[in-house]
Amino acid sequence: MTTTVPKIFAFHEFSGVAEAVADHVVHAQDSALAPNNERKHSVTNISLNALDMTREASCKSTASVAETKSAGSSSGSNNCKLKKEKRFRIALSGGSLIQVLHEGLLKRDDVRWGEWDIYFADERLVPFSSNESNYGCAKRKILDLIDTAKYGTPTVYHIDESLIEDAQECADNYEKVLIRGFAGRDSVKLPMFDLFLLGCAPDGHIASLFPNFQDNLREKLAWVVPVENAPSGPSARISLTIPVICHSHRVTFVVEGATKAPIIKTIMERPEKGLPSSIVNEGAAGRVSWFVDDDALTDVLVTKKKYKFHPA
Ligand SMILES: O=C1O[C@H](COP(=O)(O)O)[C@@H](O)[C@H](O)[C@H]1O
Repeated sequence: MTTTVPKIFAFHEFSGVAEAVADHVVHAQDSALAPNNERKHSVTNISLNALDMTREASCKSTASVAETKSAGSSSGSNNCKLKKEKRFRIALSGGSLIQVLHEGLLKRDDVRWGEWDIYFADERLVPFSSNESNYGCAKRKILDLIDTAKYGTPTVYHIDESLIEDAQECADNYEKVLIRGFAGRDSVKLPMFDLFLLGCAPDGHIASLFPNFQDNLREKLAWVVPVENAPSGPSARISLTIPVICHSHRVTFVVEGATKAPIIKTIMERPEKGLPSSIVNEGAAGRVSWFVDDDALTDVLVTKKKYKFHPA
């Protein structure tokens, strides 16, 4: 592994992180929705049927796609059509990121929520009512609080809650949700999110990709993998994979707090250790940014950048 250095924006306080992340998200939204942006959201060189067949060889089940939506969100049923309208496609992580977005995004008046397709980077396989559910937290802390009459209603793609007892089936099912959302008519290689937002836990896991879970970290084919026996938090999970993360137009890490400083030091100074974030720093080189508070950068030797807000 080479030593690819991502952009690291440093902030004195949490509020600074929240405001800058919100600005970064809105900038990504505006770029994706700009009339002259001809960005393609999928690469057309593998037949979708072939992809499906490959998947089904390793699937326990081919249960129907869980394209359910959050309460109050608009229907995802138009996803089988080739979308002509521009959409902002974002993958959200859970954990502390949700509070960052709550504080940063909800007070802005330039978020075009109605043009957003929201997917989840990972999910913990617990009921949505649990505080451990990434979708559940995002719903309660962000989605339910949007003034939809004014800003429109995002389309939200979460796991099928009825499948949380079977990580493999849940992962397969969510992968089908992604395939339908991103496939251009009949072919697709990898989804391309406009923005993929990640946190990083003190143990180094991102989404639900844990250090030392080598099979998951080396996964090349699947878009979504099941995770069992996770060493922290809920043990059963699903996660989008490294190739999906790295194929995104922008990949952004948001990390705060002194408890994260030791792992950030390893990620930035010892990329050869192959932590999940270091793999992404390398695999999405040039498209990766980190928004980090000073506490999380304690004793970390990196060049810090000052974030420049985009003009309104
Ligand atoms: O378990 C998880 O943890 C990571 C990191 O969370 P944080 O609270 O330390 O920021 C999170 O990004 C992921 O979505 C979640 O499932």
